[in-house]
Amino acid sequence: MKGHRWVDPAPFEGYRPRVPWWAYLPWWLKLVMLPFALAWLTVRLVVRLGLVAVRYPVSIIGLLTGHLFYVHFDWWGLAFLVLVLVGALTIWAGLHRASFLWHCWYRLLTEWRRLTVYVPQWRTVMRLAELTKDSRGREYRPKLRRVRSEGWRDKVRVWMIPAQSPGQWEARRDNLAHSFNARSCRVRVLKPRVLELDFIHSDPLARPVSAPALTDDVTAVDLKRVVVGRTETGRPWRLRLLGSQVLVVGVPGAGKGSVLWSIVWQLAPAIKAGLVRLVGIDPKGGMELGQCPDAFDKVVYDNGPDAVALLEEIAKEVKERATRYRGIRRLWARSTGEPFTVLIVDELADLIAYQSDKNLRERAARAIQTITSQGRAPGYAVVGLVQDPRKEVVSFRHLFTTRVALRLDEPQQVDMVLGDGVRQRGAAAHEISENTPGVAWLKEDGRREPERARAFHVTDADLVELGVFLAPATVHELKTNHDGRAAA
Ligand SMILES: Nc1ncnc2c1ncn2[C@@H]1O[C@H](COP(=O)(O)OP(=O)(O)OP(=O)(O)O)[C@@H](O)[C@H]1O
Repeated sequence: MKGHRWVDPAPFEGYRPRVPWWAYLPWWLKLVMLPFALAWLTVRLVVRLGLVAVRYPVSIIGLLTGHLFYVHFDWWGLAFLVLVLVGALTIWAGLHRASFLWHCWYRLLTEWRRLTVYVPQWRTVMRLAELTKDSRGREYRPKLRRVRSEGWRDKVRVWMIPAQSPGQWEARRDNLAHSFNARSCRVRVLKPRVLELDFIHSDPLARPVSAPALTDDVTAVDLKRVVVGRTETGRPWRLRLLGSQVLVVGVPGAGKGSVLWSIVWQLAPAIKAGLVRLVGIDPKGGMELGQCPDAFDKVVYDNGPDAVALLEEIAKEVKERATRYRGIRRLWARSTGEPFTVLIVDELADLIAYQSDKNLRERAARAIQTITSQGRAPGYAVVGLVQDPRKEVVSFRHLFTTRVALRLDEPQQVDMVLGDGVRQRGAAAHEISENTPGVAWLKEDGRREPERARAFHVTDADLVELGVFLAPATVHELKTNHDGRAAA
C-alpha cells in the first residue's frame, strides 16, 4: 500500500527449488525403503558397467591384461606387453591397412575424440548455440550418443530434446563445426528425434579417381547402377539410368565432361554389343562429344533445326515404343531385343533457353519433355548437362529424377538444382573447391539424403582408347601376289 493506492509487488522471478518426492515421506518409511534403494542403485551401476564393457571391449580387455602383467611381472612385464602390442599392430597395418584402420585405428581415434573433444565441450557448446531449453527450472539438453570417427569425419549421434526440429540444427551447422574444430558439419536425420552430425575434417575426394580398365564383359553393365566414380565414403558412385533421367549442372571447368564420359566409359561394352545406343547433341560445335564420335549412333553438333529434328525423332520413337509396350511390360528389359537409348545433350540450355528461334525453342522443349516424362518405361534416358541453372532450365528440373550438382557459384543455385532444403542438409555444391573438378553432390528422388562423390577422371588418352574400343572393326584387304599368296 502506498498512501491509499495498492501497488502490485514485482513478480517473483526466482525458480522454486524442486524437492524430490521421497523427501516428503515419513522417516520410518525412508528407513524401510533404504535397502531397496541401495539394491536398485547397485543394479544400475552393474548394468552401466556392463554396457561400458560391451561398448569398449578392446579397451577393457587391454586395461585388464595390462593390470595383470603389472601385478605379475612389474613394470618390465608391462613394457614387454606394450612392445609386443605395438609390433603386432605395425605388422597388421603393413599387411592389411584397410582392416587395421577400420577395426583398430578408427576405434582408438573415436575414443580419443570422444574423450577430448565431444564429452568435455558438449554441454557448453549446446548452451551457447542455444540448443538447450530451460523450462520450470529444468534444463533440457540434447544427449550426446554414439561417436564414430572415420578419420576424415566424425559421426556424432544426437538425441534431440522434445519440441526441437532438425531445422534448428541445420541452422547452426557452422557454429557447431567451429566449436568442435571441424571444417564443416552436416546434419542427417536417422529417425524421429535422432540426428547424426557429420563433422568433416578432410576431403577424401581430394585425389582424382582414375577410370577402371575397359572390358568386353557386357554382363558387368547394370543400367540401374552404372558406376561413374567413387563416393566420399569409398563406395562406388552408382548412377541409375534405367528408369531415371539425369541432370548434371556445373560451372565451366566443374567437370561435367568427366561425368558424361564416365557414363559412356562404363556403358562401352554394352554399346559395342549393340545393347545400348547413344544419341548425342552438342551445341558447342562438337567440342565435347566430338572427342569420341564412335561412341554415338547419331550425333548433331549444333542447336539448330538438325538438333531439334533429332529430338523430335527420339520423342516419336518413345511414343511408338510406349504404345507397343502398353499392357505388356512396365519397364524396358534386355529381353525385348531393342537397345536401351541414352540421349546426351551437352548444353541443354542452348536448346531450351538460349535458342533465338522461338519456334525451334518450343519444339525442343516439347520433345525433351516427352522424352523425359514418357521415356522411362520404353528404355530411354536423358543425360542433360547444364552450365548455368537459369529459371528456364530449372523449370525442367522436376523431369529429372537424378540431379547432380558439380561446383556452382552461388548457394541459391544449389537450391535451384538439387531442390529446396537439400543445401541445409549439407549439400554445399557452392563450396566445392576449384581444385577438385568432378566432385559433385547428388540427389535422387525418393532418397532424402544427398551424397557427395567424384566422377572418374577420363583423360584424353582414355578417350582415344575408348574410340579405338568402340570403332567399327575394319576389314583390311590384303594385297595378294599373282600366285595367291599375301604380298610382303
Ligand atoms: N573427375 C575429374 N577428376 C580430375 N580432374 C578432372 C575431373 N573432371 C574434370 N577434370 C579436369 O578439370 C578440367 C575441366 O573439366 P571439364 O572440361 O570436364 O569441365 P566442364 O565442366 O565440362 O567444362 P565446360 O563446361 O567448359 O565444358 C579438365 O582439365 C579436366 O582434366
